[in-house]
Amino acid sequence: MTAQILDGKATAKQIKQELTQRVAALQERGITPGLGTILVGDDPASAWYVRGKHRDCAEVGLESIRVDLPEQTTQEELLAKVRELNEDPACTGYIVQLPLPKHIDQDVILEAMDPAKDADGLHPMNLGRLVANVNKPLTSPAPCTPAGCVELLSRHGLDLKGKHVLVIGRGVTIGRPVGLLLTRRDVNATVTLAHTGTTNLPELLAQADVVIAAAGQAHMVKADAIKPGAILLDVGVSRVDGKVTGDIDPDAAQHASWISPNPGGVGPMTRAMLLANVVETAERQAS
Ligand SMILES: NC(=O)C1=CN([C@@H]2O[C@H](COP(=O)(O)OP(=O)(O)OC[C@H]3O[C@@H](n4cnc5c(N)ncnc54)[C@H](OP(=O)(O)O)[C@@H]3O)[C@@H](O)[C@H]2O)C=CC1
Ligand SMILES: Nc1nc(=O)c2c([nH]1)NC[C@@H]1CN(c3ccc(C(=O)N[C@@H](CCC(=O)O)C(=O)O)cc3)C=[N+]21
Ligand SMILES: [Mg+2]
Repeated sequence: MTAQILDGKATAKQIKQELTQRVAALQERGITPGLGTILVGDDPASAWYVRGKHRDCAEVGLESIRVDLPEQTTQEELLAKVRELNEDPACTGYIVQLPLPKHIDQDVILEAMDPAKDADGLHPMNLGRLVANVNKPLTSPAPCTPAGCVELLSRHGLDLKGKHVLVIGRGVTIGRPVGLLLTRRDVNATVTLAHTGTTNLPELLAQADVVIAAAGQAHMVKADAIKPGAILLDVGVSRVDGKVTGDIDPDAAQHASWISPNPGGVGPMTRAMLLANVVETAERQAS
């Protein structure tokens, strides 16, 4: 068996074309949505992601607002920028690039954001809505990487109803929220969430119909560990000899039915979902 490819790059391109039309329609009504980014420090990978987000904005016709702050920025100074973007009418939504420097409390910053402008879907209010509103359509931004995973599967015609999904990792950007999306009634998957306290990962891997690997441990999921025919989503990113390396050993493609490459899988989908959140927020405000 050789897995078919969950092509995130091509799917994201398609989504961006759809968003370009929706932005043009908003512009005809005199509305230009804007995405803001706040980056603290000069981590090269974070700077690269933020540049990518601004390129994406230009591509679909969104305005973008960029705030870059030095590594030594205090929590108070960062809070002041957060409040500025909360008040800025040109800013429809924004993100604070994570991780933040260690002297800043990420939770305090996320909670200070206006939940209506939370383009990442990581504000506790929006995560809470994801918990509470299981049966009705979401009218608040969903976390981008989890939404990207769900959209990547559905646009390849894959239905997760009744499937057993194993999520590896409990980080706030992906591991914890992805299960909330997958267990909504419109997806109806059964989810297991594994982390470093999990003692039977081999047993869980051998049973899972779908694996979402979001631990950031290079090639930790091996070919012989998975259930034959499983669907594999490779979210984790590590750098090995300067190269982007996922959590799934590429040899696993020999035993899987579908696999998302990394790069070229969930990463481009995450970026597309961020744009979609901003466009949806602008559409909601306009209606
Ligand atoms: N492609 C994309 O678009 C995106 C990729 N990422 C990548 O996804 C990964 C996860 O991101 P994020 O959630 O923010 O990261 P975190 O560091 O917050 O979370 C990583 C999680 O993985 C768990 N973990 C680590 N090693 C193991 C292991 N051997 N077995 C089981 N669990 C393990 C950790 O467990 P514990 O809590 O016990 O320490 C932790 O919960 C990162 O590599 C990040 O770069 C993130 C967002 C977007
Ligand atoms: N507030 C916040 N929101 C995030 O969404 C967020 C964040 N902080 N911090 C870091 C993680 C990581 N992340 C990625 C985004 C795009 C790619 C991406 O597009 N990758 C390409 C290229 C990879 C490369 O070549 O470097 C790919 O997978 O094909 C990857 C990872 C978003 N994150
Ligand atoms: Mg990727």
